Amino acid sequence: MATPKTLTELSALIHEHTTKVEAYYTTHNLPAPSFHPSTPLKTVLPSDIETSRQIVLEAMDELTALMLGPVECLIPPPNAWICVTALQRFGIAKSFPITESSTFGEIAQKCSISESDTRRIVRQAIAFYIFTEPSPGVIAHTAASKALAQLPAVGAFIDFIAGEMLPASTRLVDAMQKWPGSEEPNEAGFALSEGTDFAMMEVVTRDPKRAQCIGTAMTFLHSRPEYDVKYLLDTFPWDNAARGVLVDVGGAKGDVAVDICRALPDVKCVVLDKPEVISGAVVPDDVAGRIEFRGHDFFEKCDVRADVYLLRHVLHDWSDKYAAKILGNLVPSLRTGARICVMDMCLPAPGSVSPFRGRVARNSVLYMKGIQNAKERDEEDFRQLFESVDSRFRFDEVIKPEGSALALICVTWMGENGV
Ligand SMILES: C[S@@+](CC[C@H](N)C(=O)[O-])C[C@H]1O[C@@H](n2cnc3c(N)ncnc32)[C@H](O)[C@@H]1O
Repeated sequence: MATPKTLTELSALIHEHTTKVEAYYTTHNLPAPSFHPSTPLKTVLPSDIETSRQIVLEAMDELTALMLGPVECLIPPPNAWICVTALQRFGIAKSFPITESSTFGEIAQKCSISESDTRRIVRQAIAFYIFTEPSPGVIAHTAASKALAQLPAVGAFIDFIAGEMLPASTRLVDAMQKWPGSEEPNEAGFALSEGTDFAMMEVVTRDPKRAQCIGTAMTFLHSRPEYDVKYLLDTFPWDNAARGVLVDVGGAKGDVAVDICRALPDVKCVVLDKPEVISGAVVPDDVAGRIEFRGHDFFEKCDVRADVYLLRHVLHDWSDKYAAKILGNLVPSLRTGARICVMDMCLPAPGSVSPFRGRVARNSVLYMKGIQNAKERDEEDFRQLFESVDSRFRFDEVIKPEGSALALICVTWMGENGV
């Protein structure tokens, strides 16, 4: 952990970097950040200003924790998601125009909920800067309620977290007690919260509405700049592979393959995913003939020869037992020198980042464990995983591109050509 800062050191840091951020907004004639609905929903900042913004957020987080003290810090609000879940479920943000105001009674009628429940929900939301109450009983939008009203993907993401992830999380500790150390996807918090013997993915994919929600939520997640495919394109040591074949294992509808083909004009991609996932996938005209889709279960042996096997956001869905099976099933298809590129979050080494920055990663660790005993990994976990599959894998490097949510874990097959 970094050397502790005093309260005034933290506030000086906040002042210094807030000043830089504010100066950027002023000199570029941008509206200053505010809660007013006219505020742009997203402003992309240059990297030095983004760094200042992160420093402010980290320092504020530390200062808040110090000011709260040990006991208040220990007990975070368990129900902070209730208002957001309810706003989304009942369509409250969309119930009146952004430029107008409303009342609890009007919202209640529009959204078919009781007035007293509306009051409770909206007033909790106001405590999180979602809506404002300019005079008693009169509700107006803020930038956050506008975002919920106007960005459907944000709503789908909230539905997914509230509908799938949170219920599973609430039973995670019970699952740890019931099935100590289990690596089985159907022995996790989700199985208890859902009252099922099946794994989350099986349950959700059987229900078109839930499957659609998870799909939209993932599209939202992956549309954020930190998931841009450019990090793969710019940092992977392509060498001859730029003129070879890339297999995208669990490549869904081929969005990543399309980006790869557009950036590397001589590469060919084979997208492997479950038949029901690839069905209806469309190859855009400009990359026609360079992307092939094949229905494939990655728990069966792979028979596609390639120069690079990409597993992007795939292994973190699985415990070591199953991740090892996925990797082991690639071995028969590997030629000497074939490379594997795993793109997943690589957990920061303990103490290497602030608690504020580490929290996103650590929260994800427990979310993934809760849904199906899935696993986020650090560098050592990845090394051990490959070693456990076959000692002929050479662990080359872990690339962590600045600004990317995902790292590239680069491995080469040093064995004979697989059979
Ligand atoms: C989180 S998504 C990642 C999609 C894509 N690689 C990306 O980066 O956007 C995980 C993918 O694994 C696929 N998948 C899950 N189980 C599979 C299986 N048994 N065989 C093949 N693909 C599978 C899913 O259909 C899904 O497309």
